[in-house]
Amino acid sequence: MNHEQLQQSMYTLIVETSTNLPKDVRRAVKAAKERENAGTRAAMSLDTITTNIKMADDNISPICQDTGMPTFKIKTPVGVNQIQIQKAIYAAMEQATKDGKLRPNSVDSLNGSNSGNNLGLGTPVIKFEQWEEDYIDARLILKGGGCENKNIQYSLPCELEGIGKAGRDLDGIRKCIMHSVYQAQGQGCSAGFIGVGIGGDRSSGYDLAKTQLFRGVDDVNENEDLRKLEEYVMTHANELGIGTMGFGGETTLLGCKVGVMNRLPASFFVSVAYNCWAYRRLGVSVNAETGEINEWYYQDGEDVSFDTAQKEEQEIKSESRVVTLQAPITEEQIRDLKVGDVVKINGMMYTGRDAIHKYLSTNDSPVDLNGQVIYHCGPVMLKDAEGQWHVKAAGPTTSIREEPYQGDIMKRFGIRAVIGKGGMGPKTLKALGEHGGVYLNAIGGAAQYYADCIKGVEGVDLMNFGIPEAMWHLRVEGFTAVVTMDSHGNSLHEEVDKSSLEKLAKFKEPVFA
Ligand SMILES: O=C(O)C[C@H](O)C(=O)O
Ligand code: SF4
Repeated sequence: MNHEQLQQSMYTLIVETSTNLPKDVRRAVKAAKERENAGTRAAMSLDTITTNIKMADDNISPICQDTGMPTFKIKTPVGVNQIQIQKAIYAAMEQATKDGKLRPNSVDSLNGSNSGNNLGLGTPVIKFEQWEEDYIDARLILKGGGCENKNIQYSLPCELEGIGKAGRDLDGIRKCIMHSVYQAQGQGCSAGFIGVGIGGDRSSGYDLAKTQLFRGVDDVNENEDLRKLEEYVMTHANELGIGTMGFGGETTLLGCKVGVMNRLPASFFVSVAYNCWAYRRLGVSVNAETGEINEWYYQDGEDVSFDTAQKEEQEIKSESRVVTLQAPITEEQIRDLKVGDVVKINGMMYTGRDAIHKYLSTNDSPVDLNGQVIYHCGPVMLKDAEGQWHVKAAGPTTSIREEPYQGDIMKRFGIRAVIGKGGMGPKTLKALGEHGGVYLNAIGGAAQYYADCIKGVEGVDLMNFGIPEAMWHLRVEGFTAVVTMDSHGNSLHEEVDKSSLEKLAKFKEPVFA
């Protein structure tokens, strides 16, 4: 096989997957958008999302800064050298990382060092299978860490919060799936897609769940029971009212695919793989002799091209109060903010995620954070020939991971605002009240949209933590986010969690008896 051509084909597959959302996913996002009422938070968030999808197309840049765990599923004709394909993928991964199409995402689990090129123990994941066709079928999913954290595995029978007892039957499975959507809230960047695996052991069950994510969104299950189950979940999960980013709204789930395999007599697992709206999976058929791409998968049917103009229209229709803030921010300005306000930030913000929060809990800050804004973000960055850094993608990361540290750090350093996604818990809410702080929710996955608000990179500290985890000093203009936790004890996340749990309880009665 032509090695160079094969490497080029794998590179194209990676870049397209990271930057160009497949047509079937776009259609699902478009349908969700049409269901929301203009001016609501959900509609505005979906506008940001569709604008972002279009920007990623135009810039050929990552849709979301978390380019995920690259997982390849490859079928090869008998006699094709799989080691050669693996080498081509490794080289293509390295090139795509260098070109800013992938974030360096492979981190040593013991010492935290980032390999810098997306290669390392266990990365990327490549699964080979042989088949009797004469071409190669190569599929890739880039599934981000935030939604991966919301995967869940149930061992039946069990007792589930809200929805009650789940037994070892189809109705028990139904309850687990409904619960899985509830427990994800907005933290996996809803509206999401779920792949469900029934049976297997703990690892093959999850693998089956992830394999379901390779099915097309419009695909209809051949198994009659599972088809009914998928339809049921699609209708009723959307009655939970979690909505886009957990802001409330009509659409919480964009797709549900269920697969089944045999199990051991003692085990009964239901495994759920949760994928964010930034559902980056594509596939190609490759000529086994030339290494060239023959055909793309998931790209049939109606094309959906989003435009960027509706964003401003939505903002005009919105009834939210819009407050412009220039960092550094005073306590008085923060205390004036209420849940539901839209904030536009100008000036500086500093990125800080997992490593920085742990570091700041026992060390001094490299910069004065008094009155400043911390952005939970691990960007994609590229350095030019002059040594200047450029932001290639910079959306928020899931904030709840910083819950153990956030309140103390805000108080100690005088931080007034944190921006992230998915909300934080009671400890942070209490600290916001005591100290005079605010939590701002940005739209998860909208990495191009936010990168566009960043007008300059003024510095960086703690680069030893690697690109996603370093503290980047960013100068922003018109960085827009919604107040979802304020200094008066209000949390939209707490409210939506409570109301969706009440709604979940309505699905307690048996359906598939
Ligand atoms: O790692 C990130 O940048 C984001 C992550 O995928 C998340 O959803 O929290
Ligand atoms: S930030 Fe959101 S959209 Fe991006 S990978 Fe994480 S869960 Fe997905």
